Amino acid sequence: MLWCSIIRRQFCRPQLQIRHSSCSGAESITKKSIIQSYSKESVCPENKISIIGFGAVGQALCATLLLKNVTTHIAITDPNLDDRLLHDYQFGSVFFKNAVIEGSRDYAVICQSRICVIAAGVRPRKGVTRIDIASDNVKLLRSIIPNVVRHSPNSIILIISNPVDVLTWATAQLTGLPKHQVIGSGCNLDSARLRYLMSEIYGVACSSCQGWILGEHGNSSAPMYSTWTVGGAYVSDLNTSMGSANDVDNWQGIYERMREGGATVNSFKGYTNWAVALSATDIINTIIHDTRKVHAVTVCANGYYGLKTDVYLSLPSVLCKNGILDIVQMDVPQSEWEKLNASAEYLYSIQKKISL
Ligand SMILES: NC(=O)C1=CN([C@@H]2O[C@H](COP(=O)(O)OP(=O)(O)OC[C@H]3O[C@@H](n4cnc5c(N)ncnc54)[C@H](O)[C@@H]3O)[C@@H](O)[C@H]2O)C=CC1
Ligand SMILES: CC(=O)C(=O)O
Repeated sequence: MLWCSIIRRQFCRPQLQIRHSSCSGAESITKKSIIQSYSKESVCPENKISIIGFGAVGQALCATLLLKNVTTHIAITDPNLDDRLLHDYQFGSVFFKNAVIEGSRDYAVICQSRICVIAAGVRPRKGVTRIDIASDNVKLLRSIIPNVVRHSPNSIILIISNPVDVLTWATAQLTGLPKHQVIGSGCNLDSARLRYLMSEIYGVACSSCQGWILGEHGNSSAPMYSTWTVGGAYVSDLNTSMGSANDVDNWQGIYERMREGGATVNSFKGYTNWAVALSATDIINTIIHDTRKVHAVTVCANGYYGLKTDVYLSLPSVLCKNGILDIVQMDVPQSEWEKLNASAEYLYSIQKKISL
């Protein structure tokens, strides 16, 4: 059957999740007299999202999760968390219907999360690649992950920190969690950047421009030109030299603009945060609401697209309430597969150099 070959199901099956005791705080004397108990509140937070690392990315993510109505319950932890910064968000929560924003330097605040997002760590400075900061951020991850697993053992873990593919692999190793539960934000942002650039060129909505960037969220990413469509039309059908040196439309140049998107923003403000926060919010929305949208996220690629190592990189993945459900297998041209394979070989060589 056709759908069997397109949708490769093996990552996980939906199943019931059981959650345990509450982590609510102490009650004041006046609260007891004004708010009188009528029933016991459910102790199972259904949509609690925890953000580990409240820097530029973590702060933007807190805002986008609330503004896009993905959740009403956010927990934040960061060793440098300052109450005054937290209050800025908590005071703003008045303008949401029922938002709970809690924060602490103590990891206990993240207990019973549906999803824990890792946004802690150093950023690549100007002129430095994401891979160059791997050892610093893997070291940090080694201190973070045991706390996450201790306080939120059933949670899905979404990695944003860079290099995201390598850190997703490292998290999978450090946690021992089933592989569908550990996801990297990967090329969801790269594919979004591409769609934005296409929408500029064609003057149509981003939602009518589609196309995958797969592989590394970084310099070895693979432009899958054969998947790029505008209003449903395949660009490569109309431009058979797409992506080659003879391409009069210079799609390779457009891919390079996409690839340098982060560095371009970084060269002005020293970091990127809003686009990645919206990208992560999109991924989290799919998981929380079980919409089964397909995202280019970091997964263990072994067995897909002819890749035969436990390398972590972005493939088009169906996400569900339990994490990664299926991988979309496309019949890609040899030249595109070679780029994906080169990205896999590069990332695998980096994984092998890292001792956990
Ligand atoms: N995957 C992607 O598309 C993107 C990834 N990033 C990455 O996200 C990471 C964070 O970037 P920014 O927020 O700009 O950095 P930042 O420097 O603004 O914030 C990092 C935060 O991590 C915190 N932190 C340090 N140790 C911690 C620990 N043990 N537990 C919890 N928090 C801890 C710091 O106190 C700081 O608040 C970087 O690695 C950056 O490269 C950034 C943008 C896009
Ligand atoms: C920093 C980074 O990874 C990005 O904006 O793409």
